[in-house]
Amino acid sequence: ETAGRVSLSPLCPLSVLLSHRVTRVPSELLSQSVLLSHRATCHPRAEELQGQRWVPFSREEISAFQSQPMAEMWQRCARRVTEAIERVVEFAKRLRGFLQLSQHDQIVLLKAGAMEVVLVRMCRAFDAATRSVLFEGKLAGPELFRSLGCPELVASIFDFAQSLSALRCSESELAMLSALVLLNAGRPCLQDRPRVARLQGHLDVAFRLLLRRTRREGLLARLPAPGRLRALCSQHLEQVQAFRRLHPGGLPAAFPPLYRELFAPDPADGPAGTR
Ligand SMILES: O=S(=O)(c1ccc(F)cc1)C1(c2ccc(OCc3ccccc3)cc2)CCCC1
Repeated sequence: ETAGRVSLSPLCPLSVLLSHRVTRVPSELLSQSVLLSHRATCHPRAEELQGQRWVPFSREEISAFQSQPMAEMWQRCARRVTEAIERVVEFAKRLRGFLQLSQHDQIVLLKAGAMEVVLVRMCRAFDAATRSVLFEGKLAGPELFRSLGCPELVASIFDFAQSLSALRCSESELAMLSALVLLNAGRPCLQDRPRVARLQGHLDVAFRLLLRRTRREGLLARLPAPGRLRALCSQHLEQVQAFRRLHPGGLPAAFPPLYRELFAPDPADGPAGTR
């Protein structure tokens, strides 16, 4: 037993139990609170994912998706990613210290990291055996998204999900990974970089201790490089621009306002993150 922690064996008399504060080290408390925030803001929840049988779409259902108009499929994906991003915003707000940052820095971190966390979280609903993802209730392969007209982006999204799910991360590992993606002091335009760096540092220590406790130190070297997430998000932005060129008059009103704000900001709105 490490010093300062009383053994919780049933043989331990109450007097001893009462005389010691069962203290968890701060970093263990931090990773536990991040896990709770993650669990509270992920959909589907871990229990739902374990429980349900993942059913693939039938050939007919797949061809129905493939014959959807491009704009319709884009709006569906934009709606789903926006719902996922709203849950990531809720996750961020529950991270210790995030709400104490200036609103400017909160927006900078979310604009840069929310989509990246969605892509990290996506591996929870990804089935590596069939290379398919839970989409609107059933398992969808990349071919289902053909009408989006951006096969490279779809391929990159699936490749990323495949490589992350191969690491078989626990919910705790995904929670800490997501927190570190968001609280990244390297993001451009931060006002109080040292403050973000302190929060990032606490999470980094907590993550390393979690990996040591669970004998998963090897995970760090196998994680996808941060550049892969960044490249994926830039690819998505390029495809949004391409979609807008095909559909003059800006993104149709049917796209969620948050999606438009994040990925197709109207230049008239002023520089990003300061509205
Ligand atoms: O299930 S998904 O709709 C999905 C879409 C495309 C794909 F190839 C695989 C999955 C979802 C997702 C939605 C939009 C994404 O990028 C932005 C994007 C990409 C392409 C078109 C529009 C928007 C990425 C992921 C997974 C997590 C949340 C929803």
